[in-house]
Amino acid sequence: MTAAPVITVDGPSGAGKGTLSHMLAERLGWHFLDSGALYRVTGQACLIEGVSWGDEAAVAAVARHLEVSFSAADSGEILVAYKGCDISRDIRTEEGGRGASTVAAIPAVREALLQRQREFRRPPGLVADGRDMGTVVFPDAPLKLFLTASAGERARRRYDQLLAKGENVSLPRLLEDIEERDARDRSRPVAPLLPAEDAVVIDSTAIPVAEVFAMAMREVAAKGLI
Ligand SMILES: Nc1ncnc2c1ncn2[C@@H]1O[C@H](COP(=O)(O)OP(=O)(O)O)[C@@H](O)[C@H]1O
Ligand SMILES: Nc1ccn([C@@H]2O[C@H](COP(=O)(O)OP(=O)(O)O)[C@@H](O)[C@H]2O)c(=O)n1
Repeated sequence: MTAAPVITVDGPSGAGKGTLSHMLAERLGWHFLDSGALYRVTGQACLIEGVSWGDEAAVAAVARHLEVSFSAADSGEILVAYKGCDISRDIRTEEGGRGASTVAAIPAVREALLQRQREFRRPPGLVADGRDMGTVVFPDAPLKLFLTASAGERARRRYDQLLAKGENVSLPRLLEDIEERDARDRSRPVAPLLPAEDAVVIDSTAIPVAEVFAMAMREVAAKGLI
């Protein structure tokens, strides 16, 4: 039996991966993997269990035994629970992003989460959002997209998003956070943030969401996936 097709969507924070991945999954009727959520939950689980993000062996043990579940709220929002407790809001903060990127640099954590991510691959297909979807987790994916945008534009997008949620944020601080996280994600020795050799790179800095989606759908059609 041939494996279900996968479209990978990788790139840095705020490039629009989640937005594009949801739109593709909805249009195609495929499953969706938010791999960043698994790293965010691991970081948050460490806080809950009293494990320091710097204690590599203990963080890897948390990742190996991660009791996480995803469900859809009536609003369509994806709810994330750890050991049955809703942690959806906690993992989406900038602190949650910093924790995710710190634990994601530990090779044993990536190894612990690898199989769990591959289990999301089910018919009729999967759209996978992350950093290493095309390079490590699904290297045989028939379509790999790498979405990027300037750091300034990504910080502005994040600023608007957090402001709309009623959070108190500073644009210069967000830009600093994004640049720090990019540097950590790009420089780590295991699964660094890099486009796969066969990825289609889309720079969305000055391209509205609808146009990015149209560009992606043209690639989907060119690969015969619809
Ligand atoms: N092409 C785009 N132009 C302008 N804003 C965008 C674009 N793509 C996404 N956004 C907005 O930017 C914010 C971050 O997008 P998101 O999909 O969460 O990024 P990522 O998953 O890469 O971190 C969201 O508020 C989203 O609506
Ligand atoms: N496949 C993945 C997904 C996320 N991550 C890490 O998890 C962090 C949070 O990922 P995310 O996709 O939720 O973050 P945003 O792009 O939404 O800001 C990233 O900064 C990466 O360090 C990873 O290493 N590999």
